[in-house]
Amino acid sequence: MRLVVEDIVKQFDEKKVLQGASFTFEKGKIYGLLGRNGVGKTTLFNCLSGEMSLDGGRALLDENGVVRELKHEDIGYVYSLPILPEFLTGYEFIKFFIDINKDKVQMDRNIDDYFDLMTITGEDRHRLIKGYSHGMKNKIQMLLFLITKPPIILLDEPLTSFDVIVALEMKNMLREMKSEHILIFSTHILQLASDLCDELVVLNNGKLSSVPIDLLHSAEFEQSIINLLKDENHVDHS
Ligand SMILES: Nc1ncnc2c1ncn2[C@@H]1O[C@H](COP(=O)(O)OP(=O)(O)OP(=O)(O)O)[C@@H](O)[C@H]1O
Repeated sequence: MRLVVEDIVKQFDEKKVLQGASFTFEKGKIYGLLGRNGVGKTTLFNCLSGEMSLDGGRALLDENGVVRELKHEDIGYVYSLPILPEFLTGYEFIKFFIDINKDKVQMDRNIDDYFDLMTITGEDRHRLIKGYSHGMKNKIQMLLFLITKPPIILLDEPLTSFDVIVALEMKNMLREMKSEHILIFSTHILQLASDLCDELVVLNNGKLSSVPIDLLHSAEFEQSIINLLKDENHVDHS
């Protein structure tokens, strides 16, 4: 399976954000998306997930040579600030989510098993989401995609809110999930990117480019990335 991003263009009034972004992402890999503040990482995710319309280009899903337009349901999108129904408990929400998706999901675990997997304690799963920490809300969002298993999972600065233990658990989970999915996450944490990613993709001047794989594990990694992202024309629009 491959996600083929072809010449995506997106602008807001006069502000050109994506200017012909192209890249091919493959199943079985974790991709780190790097780019300076305001360069358009979230915009790219919004375009791929169908939340924003494109001004040009397209995104295609290639499954064993059968190519089609990417659909909203192909994407699991983990937001940096998850929006969840705060008036439900985590357990009620997951139960509700399974109920409304029951035609689409193959339940290979029961609800408590999913919570166990996410290391959300018995007590916490029956508390209102309203009282959950940012990290716990992210975990609930991840849980949704463990259930529906969309082929592509986009994570917008996900692991930043987790403490070291939870971040490690999540990293292990992403590593386990990657054989069945295309995982793309945006981050500013270079250590995380070099730890977790199989490939790094840089968004700069509205275009995507690959970071040579040998840089990823080199001693000069950090400096090389900084050099790549250094751009005299960079304007932080955010
Ligand atoms: N709905 C919108 N309307 C107008 N401008 C927008 C909209 N969404 C994003 N932008 C602008 O597009 C540019 C890219 O924003 P985006 O949030 O995609 O950047 P980012 O790379 O995710 O930034 P950060 O790393 O700071 O999260 C910014 O200049 C932003 O102000």
